[in-house]
Amino acid sequence: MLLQTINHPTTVKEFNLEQKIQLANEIRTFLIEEVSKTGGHLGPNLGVVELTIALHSVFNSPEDKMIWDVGHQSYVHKILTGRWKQFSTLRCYKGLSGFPKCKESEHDVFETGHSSTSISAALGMAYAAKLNNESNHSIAIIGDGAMTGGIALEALNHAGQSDVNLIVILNDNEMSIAQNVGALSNYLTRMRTDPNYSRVKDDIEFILKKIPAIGSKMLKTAERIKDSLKYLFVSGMLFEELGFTYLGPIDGHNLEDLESTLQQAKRKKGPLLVHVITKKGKGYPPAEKNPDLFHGIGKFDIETGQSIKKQAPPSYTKVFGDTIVAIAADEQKIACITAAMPTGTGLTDFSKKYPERFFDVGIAEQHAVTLAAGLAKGGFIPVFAVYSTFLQRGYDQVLHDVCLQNIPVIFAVDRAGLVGQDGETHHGVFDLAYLRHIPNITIMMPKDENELRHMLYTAVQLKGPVVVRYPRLNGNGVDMSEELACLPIGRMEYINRGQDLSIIALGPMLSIAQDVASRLETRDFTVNILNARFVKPLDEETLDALANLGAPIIIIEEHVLQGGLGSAILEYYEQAGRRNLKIKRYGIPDKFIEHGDRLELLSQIGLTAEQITEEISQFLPLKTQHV
Ligand SMILES: Cc1ncc(C[n+]2csc(CCOP(=O)(O)OP(=O)(O)O)c2C)c(N)n1
Ligand SMILES: CC(=O)[C@@H](O)[C@H](O)COP(=O)(O)O
Ligand SMILES: [Mg+2]
Repeated sequence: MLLQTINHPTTVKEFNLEQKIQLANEIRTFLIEEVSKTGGHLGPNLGVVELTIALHSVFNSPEDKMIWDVGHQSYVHKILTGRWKQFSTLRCYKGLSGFPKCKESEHDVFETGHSSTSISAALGMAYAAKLNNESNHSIAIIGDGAMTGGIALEALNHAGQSDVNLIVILNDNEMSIAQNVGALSNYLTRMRTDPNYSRVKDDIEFILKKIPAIGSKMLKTAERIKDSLKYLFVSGMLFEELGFTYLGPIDGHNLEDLESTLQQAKRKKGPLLVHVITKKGKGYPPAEKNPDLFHGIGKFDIETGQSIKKQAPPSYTKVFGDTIVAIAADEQKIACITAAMPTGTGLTDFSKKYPERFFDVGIAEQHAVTLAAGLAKGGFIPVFAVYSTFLQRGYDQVLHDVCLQNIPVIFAVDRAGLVGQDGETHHGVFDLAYLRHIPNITIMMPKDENELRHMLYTAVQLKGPVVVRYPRLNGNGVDMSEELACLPIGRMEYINRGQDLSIIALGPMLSIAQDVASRLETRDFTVNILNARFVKPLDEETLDALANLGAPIIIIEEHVLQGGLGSAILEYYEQAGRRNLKIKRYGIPDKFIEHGDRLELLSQIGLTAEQITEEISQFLPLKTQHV
């Protein structure tokens, strides 16, 4: 196997074309086999096998800087930079990350995970190289989906006026996670398939073939005419007008074309864009047929392409999707928005039932928030469904365009908490800290999937900025048949009454709180257990009652400690002049949490019932002999 001889990117430079074609086949087989066992972003990586081989054939990593936008398609890059042996640990705790990680390899020169950052980073590196009088290249590999992200367009605008050695490889597979959307995507499609371009090209070739015995010189001239005609009719005029040299579109699975074009790009000065046409999932029919599903997939059966999933209660995402469809049946003003993630956020059904009230804005979270504000101003009740981590992109819009004007926008914040295998860039553990200090906002998190239904219904009635946040988890399998009802705003819920300790738990941490309480009850302690439910406004009446009880109070949340629910409660007690309270907060410490199984990660940061019980036992007065 050629693949197993690769411990450094220079190895691939020594292969001839036939060997590179063999290597591409080996890599595809390897990816399918490995990702079927670990899960991961198979489709995107199958689409960039030849592109990555060509890049490492023409350029010299790490001197030439390769920045992989989003980074979910960097598995082939990792294979070619000597990490193929680690693929059995892909996305496992302490194993290979599914995204570029500088600590993993010198060839991972910039960490990504959130979309559309590669051109900005590459441009910065290109300017640094110029100022350092270095001649290396900075190369951003960005997908057609990521190119719809505002920061990418900001970077194109800035780069276009520069004279630095920046190469942008536009990996165009017509897909974001779902089908790509927007005017830019339509423009790219025209460039791929423009009848003018292909007609003019055919006409020229037809004429040339008519003229007998054309010398190679004439043919080269004719080729140049054909290429210059392309710029007249089709071209990448958009990119050319922005100051880029545009090369393409070229077949992203043809190694010869790729290498010759990249050699041409390497020789040129100034900002340059190579438009590469690829197929997402290339070489594995189930992934080619279903690129959305195989964008990011769990373990699957290679023969059938079927996911290997255990039977489980519906996910919070599914319950959100079903509930918003049910509410929208009666409430005609509900409109739903996604930033290129209809499937991931559970909005597929809504988009089919109410297409006129559904908006996929591309990877454009900032725009999505202010679009929602505009829709609300027009009398609609917009619901922006977005992962916690990606809403970070729209912070100013939430504050400035929604809350300041107190506009009724609902934020369905999915993946709130540790997400597991995607790691640091995707854990949704910061949103309380960046949202709860904004005036006019309401923030709630359900204890289970049934309470999520009621929270969504409550949010629609609230007529203000509301965040309903929920985890990347399956529900608890609770009954969901009861009528939708409004929850009392700002009120916690007593799950259990006790005297010796009070535990306030947020979302899925309630099950941990109940486990802690049952462990302590074996030691004759009785425990108040509260489902926090609201992070803002706080339930001040209940907090006062807990303080008056005089028992220790612990708060458990799957969110950074700094700025989370526990912080809010401490702030309240300080403002209320409550002194000498015994309070202990449990949550995410002040560090980035790496990738791995969620339960493993919780254990690593002391967020298990056993660890919490042990620690708070020291807090509690001695009661019985065997404590
Ligand atoms: C800011 C942000 N929003 C959303 C996502 C989720 N996401 C990951 S990959 C992707 C689609 C990327 O499409 P494209 O750039 O075309 O790459 P492809 O998967 O087609 O290779 C999206 C929306 C993200 N990573 N970052
Ligand atoms: C690469 C990326 O950002 C998305 O594909 C993300 O990995 C999806 O996460 P979920 O698997 O939680 O939908
Ligand atoms: Mg794409």
